[in-house]
Amino acid sequence: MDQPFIVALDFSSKEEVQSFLQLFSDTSLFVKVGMELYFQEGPTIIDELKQRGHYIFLDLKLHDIPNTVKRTMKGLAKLGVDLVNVHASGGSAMMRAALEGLEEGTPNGMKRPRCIAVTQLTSTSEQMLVHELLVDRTMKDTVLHYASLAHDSGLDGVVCSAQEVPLLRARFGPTFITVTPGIRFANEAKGDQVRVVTPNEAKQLGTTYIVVGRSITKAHDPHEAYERLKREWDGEQ
Ligand SMILES: O=c1ccn([C@@H]2O[C@H](COP(=O)(O)O)[C@@H](O)[C@H]2O)c(=O)[nH]1
Repeated sequence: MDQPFIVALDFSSKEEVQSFLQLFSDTSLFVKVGMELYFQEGPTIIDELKQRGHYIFLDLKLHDIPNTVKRTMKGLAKLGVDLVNVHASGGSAMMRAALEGLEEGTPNGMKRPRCIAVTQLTSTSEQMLVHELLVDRTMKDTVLHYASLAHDSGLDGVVCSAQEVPLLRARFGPTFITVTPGIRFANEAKGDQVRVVTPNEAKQLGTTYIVVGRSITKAHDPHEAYERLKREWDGEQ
């Protein structure tokens, strides 16, 4: 998991995943399985990805009462994934319950999956915060507040935009994980994302991991797009 790139496998079937991963047959990737794929293929997709040697972020963004989240995490811990998440807006009792569930469910001799909290979705704008969510604070204040709740609840890090990473680094130091979606190549369409940065900007801003979906999965040549991502991260053209 020392590679900073997480590829979002936003596909609806294991066949689509297989044909995508064939393009990377010589590489162990850090992949993200989200709701679309997991709700259609279930836990067997996790086994298949593990057997192929990929690291896995299971991005289900749990958000429910503490007891439900704890019991769900207890089950997910048995899958042997590397990273899971919750919504920080579920509150600190829910986040502590998530960790308890993971600790109880992790089989002996295995490492507990790391657990992070979504602060504000990268598709959320400051205007949406005010007018739709009725949050009367800036995006940065809100992200910092949710990150503090996650940190103080014992979580390993957060999901946010790379735009907010310097603020979080200054407060929580280098070991607090930041997982940052909303990555686009320069001049690429944002689509539904709002708080976007380029791969190299994300690195300069100090993020731990970037999550990249459509820029790779929908590219004409996904393998070349992944290579471009690595070059741009390294500051090469
Ligand atoms: O705040 C968030 C949290 C999760 N995501 C997920 O990341 C990928 C991004 O996909 P792109 O195609 O690169 O936009 C996707 O799976 C989201 O569910 C996010 O974008 N923002």
